[in-house]
Amino acid sequence: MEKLMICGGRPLRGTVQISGAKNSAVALIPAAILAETEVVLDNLPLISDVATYAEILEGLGATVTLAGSQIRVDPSQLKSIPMPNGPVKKLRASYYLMGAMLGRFGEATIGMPGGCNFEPRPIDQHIKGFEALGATVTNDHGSIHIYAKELRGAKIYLDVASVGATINIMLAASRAKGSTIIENAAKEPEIIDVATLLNAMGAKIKGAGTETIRIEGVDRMRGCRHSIIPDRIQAGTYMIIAAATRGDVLIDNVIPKHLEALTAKLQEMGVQIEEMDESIRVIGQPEYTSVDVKALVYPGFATDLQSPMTTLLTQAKGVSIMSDYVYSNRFKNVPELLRMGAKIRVEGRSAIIEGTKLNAAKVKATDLRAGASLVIAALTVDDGITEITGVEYIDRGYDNLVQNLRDLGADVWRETLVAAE
Ligand SMILES: CC(=O)N[C@H]1[C@@H](OP(=O)(O)OP(=O)(O)OC[C@H]2O[C@@H](n3ccc(=O)[nH]c3=O)[C@H](O)[C@@H]2O)O[C@H](CO)[C@@H](O)[C@@H]1O
Ligand SMILES: C=C(OP(=O)(O)O)C(=O)O
Repeated sequence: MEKLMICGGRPLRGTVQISGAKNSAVALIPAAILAETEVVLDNLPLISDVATYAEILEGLGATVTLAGSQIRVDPSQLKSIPMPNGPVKKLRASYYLMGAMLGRFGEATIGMPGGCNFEPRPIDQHIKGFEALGATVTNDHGSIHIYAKELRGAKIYLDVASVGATINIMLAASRAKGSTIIENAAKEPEIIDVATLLNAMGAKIKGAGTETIRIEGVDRMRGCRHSIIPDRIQAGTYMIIAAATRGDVLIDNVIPKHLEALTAKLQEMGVQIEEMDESIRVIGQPEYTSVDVKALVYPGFATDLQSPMTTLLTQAKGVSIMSDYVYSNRFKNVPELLRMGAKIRVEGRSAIIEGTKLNAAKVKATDLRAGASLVIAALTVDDGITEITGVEYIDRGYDNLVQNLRDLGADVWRETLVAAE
């Protein structure tokens, strides 16, 4: 286990290349299960969630080849094996094995997903979708068994516009008999990316990116090659880093449209932003105005940028309010920010943040974006070294973080954790 050491206070300058999106990659890799031949994915993020998925698929009998930012998945020898424990517990997105295995074999046995459990994260809408498609779902002490003699298309209205449920239903319904309609579907860009891959594999999906998705089931799906969309959350994190350190950073390989809600909020605070076709330049300023932010489903402000943005708001003059309408209690970063001198009060779904200077401290990342929030905080501190443990959470989602920050001029390094820490 390691910890991150950050000696902050430097304005970060230069260019950072953004990798492919974690939340696409962890859906596209299991989607390959539905093909009869090899699926090749380019622009792969080098993160631990991807490595864990490769391990899971190899355990099921697929041939997986990782080379640089490419993954090749040959699922032709894949078998239907129960997966109640092991690596599936390491990541949230292992829930996609339910839809993908159900589509391919008509059955799946898998443990409850792991990953960042900053609050209870139910999967009732995934299960409702599978049942509507004709599957029987049983839960035996946390091991979910899903079985369908035959999957049949259905009309499914999601109670909440869940990213995971929308994709899981798309995966299973691609191989169902007849047509499926998902109403109140999630509209995040990663859903379009998954539909694009599935269609290239032979599926018939229309409407991804809108609240109504139509899927005509097909009998067979084939391999293909696909490039993963850029990671809008990583990109947004670097935009916030540039602003928080009063730096000047060109964030390259992004789709600026995916970051509109963040861009607009940063501009409202007084950050200078220039948008190009595939890059965004963020120029920090000496002072920022406080703002109120509401994290919502796409195209609203992304909840995955809520914790990083909360840190930036500690650097604004006056009082800001950050509210999260996707998760009711995603504020595990706040007690750690308080250790660094932040003035934040959590009330229900909101954090009330008073601008102040932060100090170095020993803090702990309790989930992926809480970790990012602490990295940003540490980069603003100009008097001492901040130590961040829980780095394994940050490694789930940030490709090449330490080197990227160093290339931008930050003083950051990793140290091995001694047992007592
Ligand atoms: C691997 C992946 O893509 N993870 C993302 C995905 O997570 P994930 O797919 O888990 O998030 P969802 O969109 O499903 O969850 C949104 C909200 O709906 C609730 N809900 C969800 C499903 C369900 O069956 N029942 C239910 O009540 C959740 O508790 C949450 O409050 O979208 C989230 C919201 O943008 C992001 O924070 C995660 O980074
Ligand atoms: C919550 C996140 O991821 P996951 O759903 O994979 O835990 C995230 O990426 O911020």
